[in-house]
Amino acid sequence: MGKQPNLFAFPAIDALASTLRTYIIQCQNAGINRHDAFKVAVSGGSLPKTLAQALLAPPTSPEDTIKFDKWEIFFADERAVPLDHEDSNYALLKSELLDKIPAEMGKPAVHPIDTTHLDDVQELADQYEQLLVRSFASRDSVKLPIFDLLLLGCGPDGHTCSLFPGHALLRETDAWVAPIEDSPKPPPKRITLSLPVVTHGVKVAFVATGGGKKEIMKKIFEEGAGLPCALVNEGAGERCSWFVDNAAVEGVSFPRKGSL
Ligand SMILES: O=C1O[C@H](COP(=O)(O)O)[C@@H](O)[C@H](O)[C@H]1O
Repeated sequence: MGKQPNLFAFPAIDALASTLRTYIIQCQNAGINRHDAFKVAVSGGSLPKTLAQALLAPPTSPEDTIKFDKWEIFFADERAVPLDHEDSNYALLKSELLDKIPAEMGKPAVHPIDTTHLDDVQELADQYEQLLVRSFASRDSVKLPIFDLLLLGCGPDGHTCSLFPGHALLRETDAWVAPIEDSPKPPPKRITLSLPVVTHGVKVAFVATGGGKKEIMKKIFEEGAGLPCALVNEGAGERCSWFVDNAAVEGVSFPRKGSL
């Protein structure tokens, strides 16, 4: 049972956000100790709001410090739209979190997509992969980029990043970043980190909240059924943690409860 993901369940978002903060600070400090930076990939959807609640809370002790000036923020997936478009994951993170960071907390380095390639999603993905190559050293010396942390969402169909159930992209083994032109959830054109990159992270955390996630959580944890979130669980094992509210996991059986 040592390979199972961890589960942290809370009655309400406030408590979830507070434990998520502690977990992220542990990942941040480990990244800074390793390479003087915290390299984190972030999803869109419902995650940025909860993330803001976790990260913008006032510190409770000197150890409880977010060091944004050491953060390098990448996107776990992005939609092929301008950066100020309502569907943009960057725009969402900016309005929910980045614009609200007080100057004294430091300024993260943020790596959005290069929007000059919006008409060509293969090129958009290739350019984002090149950005990762530059940030994580060359592809020749690094087989896969190793994020200190990937912060992921879980869609009601079990998708994560822009990796959708049953899609051929789940079998991608070469690209670090892949294009998708037929996303079942709009908008159809997107780019996404590939599954090997996601499962290679030092730590991988999912945040899933609300009763709307209950059915899919049951499928992911009790059946697996090749769902993208279940594949991340299998690939990352105990390096993977789920932060959920009770509503999202009512009646779901879990092999392992987490502790920080
Ligand atoms: O389309 C997307 O959806 C997922 C899940 O979103 P949620 O609103 O159900 O949390 C998100 O993680 C991903 O980044 C986004 O592009």
